[in-house]
Amino acid sequence: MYLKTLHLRQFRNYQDQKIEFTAPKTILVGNNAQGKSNFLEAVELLATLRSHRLARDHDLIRDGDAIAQINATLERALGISDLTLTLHRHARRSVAINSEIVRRQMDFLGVLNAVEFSSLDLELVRGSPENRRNWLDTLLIQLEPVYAHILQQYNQVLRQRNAFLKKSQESGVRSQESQLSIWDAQLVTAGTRLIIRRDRAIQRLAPIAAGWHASISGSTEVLQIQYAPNVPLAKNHAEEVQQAFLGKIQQRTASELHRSTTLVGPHRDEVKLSINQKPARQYGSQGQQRTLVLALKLAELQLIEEVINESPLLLLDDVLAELDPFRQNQLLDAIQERFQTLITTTHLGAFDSQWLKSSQILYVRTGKIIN
Ligand SMILES: Nc1ncnc2c1ncn2[C@@H]1O[C@H](COP(=O)(O)OP(=O)(O)OP(=O)(O)O)[C@@H](O)[C@H]1O
Repeated sequence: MYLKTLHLRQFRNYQDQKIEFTAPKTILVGNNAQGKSNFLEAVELLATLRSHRLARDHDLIRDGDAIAQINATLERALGISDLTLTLHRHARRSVAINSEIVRRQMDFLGVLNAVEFSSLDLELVRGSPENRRNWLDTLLIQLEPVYAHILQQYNQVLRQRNAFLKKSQESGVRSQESQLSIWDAQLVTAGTRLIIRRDRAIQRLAPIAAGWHASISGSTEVLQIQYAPNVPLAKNHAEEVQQAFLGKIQQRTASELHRSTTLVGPHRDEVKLSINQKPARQYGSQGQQRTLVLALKLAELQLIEEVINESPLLLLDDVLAELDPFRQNQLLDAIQERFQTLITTTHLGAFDSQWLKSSQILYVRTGKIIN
């Protein structure tokens, strides 16, 4: 797929900026805090309707404005699409394809696919399980857009169930426990769909990531990735997982009422990353952790490509400087002309002359882009 144009209106620090992409590689150069990451964030939002930086809509709208809009034209094997995301300070966001409003998020997702790699991704190794769940959810949204719908359903039931637990605890009315079973059934149904999809995605991603990891680390280290749900997942059968989920949630009801929160379910699952059988977080040096994240990102690109049968975009937010020359070359070699790539950097020194010659270079200064 090829992103042809991007038009930002009142998005972050951009007032009105239109860019036409004239090469498969675009390098955005500028000092700190000029708007380079904001530019990539706009593309990421069109691909996933999520922000890496976990920004809320009102953070994304330019200070003092009420509405922001991101618009792109995208060329895919099946034709050209025009995508628009409109953010409102005081209303819900809306999305449109070819100027027609799309009601369901999942019908918008999957048109533009992109993998973002920024220094925040180091949190995939060092950070909490929530970082890894968010990463996996973002990948799944692109692999199968219906996942976004299931996740939304699950989060909604979870919020309602937690509110109910809190209310029961405050009022001390334990007889309401039977009402809880209504939430349990809904939580288990949506939760099982998430668990099975997450497990399936990790099973496909793990060997690809291990292959990249072996090649970057010179085969001395073995990367293992495993989805570790808090409900037993002996076999990947929905009914068995549902039974196990329901059994465990019923066992924990007393503690849940006591703590006013849901203790069982995919919102508490983990993705285990290990190198040579040891947890990457404790074992990995900074260099090893970077290798791991690079392997994960390359695996994401490859898996999306396999599933959708087209090359997703790659968004590299100031990460080249964080990699040593060997890892930089591994990444740049893997990209070649295969993936349209948008790269941000504070200086062009990290790129060899061949790369610079074949790239479109854009200079970013206080929310304006100069060719
Ligand atoms: N809603 C907003 N309205 C106006 N300006 C904003 C908004 N959100 C962020 N900014 C501005 O955007 C700038 C940050 O841009 P960005 O994160 O893209 O930096 P960058 O060019 O990637 O820099 P770095 O190299 O430091 O990462 C800051 O000046 C910030 O004040």
